[in-house]
Amino acid sequence: MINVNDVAKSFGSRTLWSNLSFTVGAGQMVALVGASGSGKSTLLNCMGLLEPLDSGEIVVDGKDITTFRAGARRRFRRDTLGYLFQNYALIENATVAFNLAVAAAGGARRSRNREAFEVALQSVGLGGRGDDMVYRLSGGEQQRVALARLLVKKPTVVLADEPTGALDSDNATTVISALRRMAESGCAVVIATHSKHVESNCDSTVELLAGR
Ligand SMILES: Nc1ncnc2c1ncn2[C@@H]1O[C@H](COP(=O)(O)OP(=O)(O)OP(=O)(O)O)[C@@H](O)[C@H]1O
Repeated sequence: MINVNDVAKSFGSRTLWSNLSFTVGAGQMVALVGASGSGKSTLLNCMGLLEPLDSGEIVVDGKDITTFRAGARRRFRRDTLGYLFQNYALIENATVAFNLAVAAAGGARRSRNREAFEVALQSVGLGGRGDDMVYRLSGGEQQRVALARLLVKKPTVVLADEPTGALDSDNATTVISALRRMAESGCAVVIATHSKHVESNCDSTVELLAGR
């Protein structure tokens, strides 16, 4: 479903990666690993069309998304892409349910009701917390709200940047299980991580070696 073909990216004279190719099939979870600064977040940003490549292509469902113009980019982000950022990207001064409703409005419109939200919240261990204000939640709880938002949106490509970073091991397991369920439902999931535990739960690993 995702074919990353011969991509390269530099910042100034510093090459992060080049001649990099890999595939993520629908239903697969791939770990993106490498030393701090090797360019994992940058690669996810390129795959999410937040950052341009220097060369190469990223083919999703047969289309090179890096050639998309503004309208097609918007539709790709809205309909296909689920992004789990390191900073959660939640609306802090709003309820948990409102944050899920925003995701539903952008993607899976039919699952906008509170029942669907409650199912998603329960599956990340936050059942009954829909009316809580996001700014009152702990970092780990916010991280799981961001995951519940993905479950509501039902994207087909999921890019996750250190999704277990702020979590204890029980909650990390909850997150990995939820991502696995998304894969089982047909998603292609890419997870940038320093965690050996997360890596061992993925189907394959792509290692970034600085300057390769
Ligand atoms: N817009 C930018 N301009 C210049 N340099 C940048 C830019 N974005 C990232 N970098 C640099 O590119 C390198 C790779 O950063 P990136 O965040 O992708 O690494 P990473 O592998 O995700 O690191 P970590 O594991 O620490 O999160 C870093 O040295 C960073 O400073």
